[in-house]
This record gives sequence, structure tokens and C-alpha cells, in this order.
Amino acid sequence: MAPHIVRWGIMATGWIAETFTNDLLIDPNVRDASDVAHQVVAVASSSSKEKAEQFISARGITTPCSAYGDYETLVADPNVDVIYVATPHSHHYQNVRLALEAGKNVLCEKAFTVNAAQTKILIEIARKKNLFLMEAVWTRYFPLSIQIRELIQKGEIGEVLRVVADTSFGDDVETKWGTTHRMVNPNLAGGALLDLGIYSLTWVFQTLYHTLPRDQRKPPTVTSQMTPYHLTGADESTTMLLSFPTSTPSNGPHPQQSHGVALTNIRVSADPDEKGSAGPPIRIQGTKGEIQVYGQPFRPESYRIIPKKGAGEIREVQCPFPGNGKGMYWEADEVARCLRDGKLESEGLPLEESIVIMEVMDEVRKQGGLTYPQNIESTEYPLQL
Ligand SMILES: NC(=O)C1=CN([C@@H]2O[C@H](COP(=O)(O)OP(=O)(O)OC[C@H]3O[C@@H](n4cnc5c(N)ncnc54)[C@H](OP(=O)(O)O)[C@@H]3O)[C@@H](O)[C@H]2O)C=CC1
Ligand SMILES: O=C1OC[C@@H](O)[C@H](O)[C@H]1O
Repeated sequence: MAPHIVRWGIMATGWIAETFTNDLLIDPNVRDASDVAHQVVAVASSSSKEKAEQFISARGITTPCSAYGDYETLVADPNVDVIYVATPHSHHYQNVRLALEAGKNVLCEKAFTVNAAQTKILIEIARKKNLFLMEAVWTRYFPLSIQIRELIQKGEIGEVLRVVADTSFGDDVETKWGTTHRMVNPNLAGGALLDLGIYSLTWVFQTLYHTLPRDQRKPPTVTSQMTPYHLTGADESTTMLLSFPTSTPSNGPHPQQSHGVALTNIRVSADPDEKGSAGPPIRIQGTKGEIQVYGQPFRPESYRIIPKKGAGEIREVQCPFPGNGKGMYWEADEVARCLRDGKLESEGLPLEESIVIMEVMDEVRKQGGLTYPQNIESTEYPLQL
């Protein structure tokens, strides 16, 4: 059968837009995804049309592809099926809303928005207009993540009661990020939590929340600490303890809880020698054993299933990236399948779950005293940022 072709419009020409587009251009057959195909039909840069043209030629795109010098023209392009929003966090609400108001389906980079109130409005608009909307948490669509969720659901490690996830870079923050880079710039909603902490939360949520039947998923309570970066006030370190009510009390009449420890830091590393000597950055601990995940939490490469002593052998599973891709093609394939099947949201990351995660991050920022400038926390639209 002919593959379902999706025509992408790329909004912004920065680092992740390049990486995502490179993955879109890899032949889906190399990853056994012959049911879908991707075409990049338009690229827009808010800086200039020339920047969009350079982006297209640097990727070697030879099929028809329009270059635009503003986002408004992109969202009006009738050839585009779905817009990939690759701007800084601060701009997601305005940019996604622009696309939805123009009647376009949207895949928006993480973190979805600056706060939960913005996310909820975008979802409301998408639903009202019958449009597809998804937060681009690419890691969720890795075969590795899907396999691990299935293992948990099959009871492979028993009842999962604790998950520890650490997404931390050991950067010389002042030298590497300065004060204006989006990583640390409050005007762009920078900071460890929204940029990297969301991956630690992803691991906690996809193992302790998403693996439950929908009607049993309950938001966690949260306790956290945050350290501001002295030059900008954005968080350079955030430590979160999440407590989820479990569906089935495991021993006795007392209500049980599962705990998620989500760590993020841009000054100390989860993997200081970059050889994995510090051990797995993700540990999923159950009553019958543990799953350890290796590699960066946003781009894990392998996992080990470690049964409880005497209950079997350790198994190690390597998860390669076909065609030398970054791994972003799997989320793109998910978008294509949802559009083909008329789905308005993805089962891998339902919109309701994005809201709960945004609410957790709101609460963590509240506990840590981190607010962003009023204009980027605003739900007003349109707003010139
Ligand atoms: N999934 C993943 O692995 C990753 C995701 N990300 C996410 O992608 C998004 C973008 O990150 P990244 O590509 O690294 O960022 P970059 O700074 O490299 O690119 C952002 C682009 O957004 C556009 N833009 C529009 N308005 C502004 C503004 N006021 N300031 C800066 N840029 C602006 C620019 O493109 P133009 O001038 O063409 O309009 C710019 O090139 C973030 O949400 C981030 O969290 C980032 C890295 C990895
Ligand atoms: O989403 C991300 O994943 C990879 C990191 O390098 C980047 O800072 C972050 O935005």
C-alpha cells in the first residue's frame, strides 16, 4: 500500500529545527516505517526569507519547498498539513496559536508552553477547530520507551514503586550559556526545569502514570527545591519529589504511593566522565526487579532488566538509531499516523497528560519562586513578544 504522505511546514530555523528536519528527510524504510512518508514543503524564519532559503539548501532539499520570511505566511500556506514549532519556550503559546487559528495541525517542541494556563487554551482551540495537536516529547516515541512501558504493563518488574531520573549537564554555566542564551534567559523562559527537567518528568510520568489505565491516572503531589542561576534568576538546578497514589495497594490495607524523583541541573552532570561510570541516569524500581536506562534521558540508547535475586538473568537491550538519525523521526511518524487515522491527539502523550505535567512544573516554579516576565506568562493573544 502507498505510504501516507505528510507535508510539513517548519517554523523557525534554529538548532532543533535543523535536527528534526534532517530526520524527516531520512527514508522511513530504514526504520521499517513504510506506511508513512514525510515531505518538507515550507520553511519560515522570523529573521529573513534568506535564512529560510539557506536552511532549505543546507538540508539538500530538492523537492518543491517554499521559503518564508515570517511565520504568518507559513501558516497560510495551503500545501502544509502540519506545522512543526521550533521556537523558544517563551514563544510557543503565540506561535502555536497562530498556526491553530489559521487551521493548521501542530507539533510543538517541549516544553509545550510557559505555563499550564497557556497549554489549556491551545488545547481548547485545537479541539474546537478539530485540529491535531501534540507536544514534541520525542523520547516517548522511541521503541525503547514503548518497550519499557509494555514491560511495566506486563508486570515484568512487579509493581513499580520508585523511579529516579536525572537529566543533568555539567556545564561551566557562565562560559557556556552566558546570560542571553535561551537555556538561561528568563525572557525566553529558560532554565533547567523547562528545558531538561521535563525529560526527568517524562520518565517519571511514562512509567508511574501513563502505564496505568486512563481512569486510574491521578496527578501527583509535588515537593521541590530550586537554585537560581546567579546571573539571570532562571533555575540552574531543580530537584522534585513526586508522589502518585497507586492503583492497587501492594501489601495490606494502607494506601500505597509510588515515588518519582526527578532531577535536573546544568552545573553538575548525571554522567561526569561521559562513559556512564556514574551508573544509569534512570532507574525504574519494582517489587520484582528493576529496569535501568542508559544514555541521555532524552536520547537513551539501551536498557537492562534486572530481576530480583534468584528470579532470572539480567537482560540487556540495545536500541539503535536506524539510518544514523537522531531519533526524532519516530515522533514524526506518530504525527503522520495520527493524521492518517483522523486522530486529534497522540496516545503516546495525551493532551491531558501534557496539562498535568505543565501543572507540576507550575507548582515547582511556585515553590521555587521562579516567575517569568509577565508578557511571556500571559495568555493574551496576539501579543508582540
Ligand atoms: N527535542 C529536543 O531534543 C530539543 C528540543 N529543543 C526545544 O526546541 C526549541 C528551540 O530550541 P533550539 O532550536 O535549541 O533554539 P535556537 O535558539 O537554536 O532556535 C530557536 C529559533 O527560534 C526562532 N525564534 C523566534 N523568535 C525568537 C526569539 N525571540 N529569540 C530566539 N529565537 C527566536 C529563531 O528562528 P528564526 O529566526 O528562523 O525565526 C531561532 O533560530 C525549544 O523549545 C527547546 O526546548 C531544543 C533542543 C533539543
Ligand atoms: O530538549 C533538549 O534535549 C537536548 C538538549 O541538548 C537540549 O538542551 C534540550 O533542549
